Amino acid sequence: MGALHDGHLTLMRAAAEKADHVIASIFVNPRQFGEGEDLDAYPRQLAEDSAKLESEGVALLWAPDVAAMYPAGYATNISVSGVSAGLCGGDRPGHFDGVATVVCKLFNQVRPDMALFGEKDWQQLAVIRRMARDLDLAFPHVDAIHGVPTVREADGLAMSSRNAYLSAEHRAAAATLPRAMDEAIARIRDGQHVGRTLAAMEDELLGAGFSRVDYAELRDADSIASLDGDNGNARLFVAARIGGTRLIDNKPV
Ligand SMILES: Nc1ncnc2c1ncn2[C@@H]1O[C@H](COP(=O)(O)OP(=O)(O)OP(=O)(O)O)[C@@H](O)[C@H]1O
Ligand SMILES: CC(C)(CO)[C@@H](O)C(=O)[O-]
Ligand code: BAL
Repeated sequence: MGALHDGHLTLMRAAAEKADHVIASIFVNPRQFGEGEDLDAYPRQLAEDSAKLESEGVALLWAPDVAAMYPAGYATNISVSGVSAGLCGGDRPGHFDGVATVVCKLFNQVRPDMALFGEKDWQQLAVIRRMARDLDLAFPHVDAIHGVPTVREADGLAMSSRNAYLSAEHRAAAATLPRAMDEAIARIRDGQHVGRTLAAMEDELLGAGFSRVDYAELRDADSIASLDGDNGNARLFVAARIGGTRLIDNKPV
């Protein structure tokens, strides 16, 4: 969606290692924003982004406008159930329909042999893979959809375009999120009670200046199904708000 940072540029570099030609898309997709979310405030800086992509050797930038993507009469929606349930799908009704729909359109417009997405948006990646599998997409085939590990700031905070919304004070406090997740994961691996450990993590976040924890859950990394303990494939998913900004992160247990 643009406002490119090093996490995005890492996707470009990972793509360049796999592909002959790298194409980037930038499109702030209205259909994945809910009412009252930050569609209007979302940073748009196409000229700067374009220069960054050029210096990374990206061959083509595909940046359609909203009217081209959704012309008058547009009426189709792609809805992926199962992996979309709960977490960001629970907090942001319709969000993953918007994501699946626009990604299917972007895939059909560009017809890439492969595609790369960040693991910061782990549930999104699961939704996109499910859609590609269920719709028998050929460009790209589901096996050519790759996840790229989350790129973090020096203090552990996952890079995100939304970090730019944070004041200096909230930016410093935001690093509590990955740190508290690491601590909770260590305790869970140590055999401590999952519910109590996650409740303590939530308290730590609220104490550090977060205003709300939208969710803090263990889920199966592939199916995104709920878990109450470590099944060997568990991942911790958290969304929490600080200074009005909603941050998400996820880590393996
Ligand atoms: N820190 C990161 N590390 C790896 N990939 C990332 C990171 N941040 C974003 N991405 C990936 O970049 C792609 C574009 O994401 P998007 O434009 O939504 O950026 P974003 O920085 O995640 O924005 P926001 O957090 O505000 O939604 C997605 O595949 C996303 O997972
Ligand atoms: C997958 C995506 C491009 C759909 O708009 C967006 O959600 C993103 O950039 O993560
Ligand atoms: N990075 C996922 C896009 C969104 O938050 O809408």
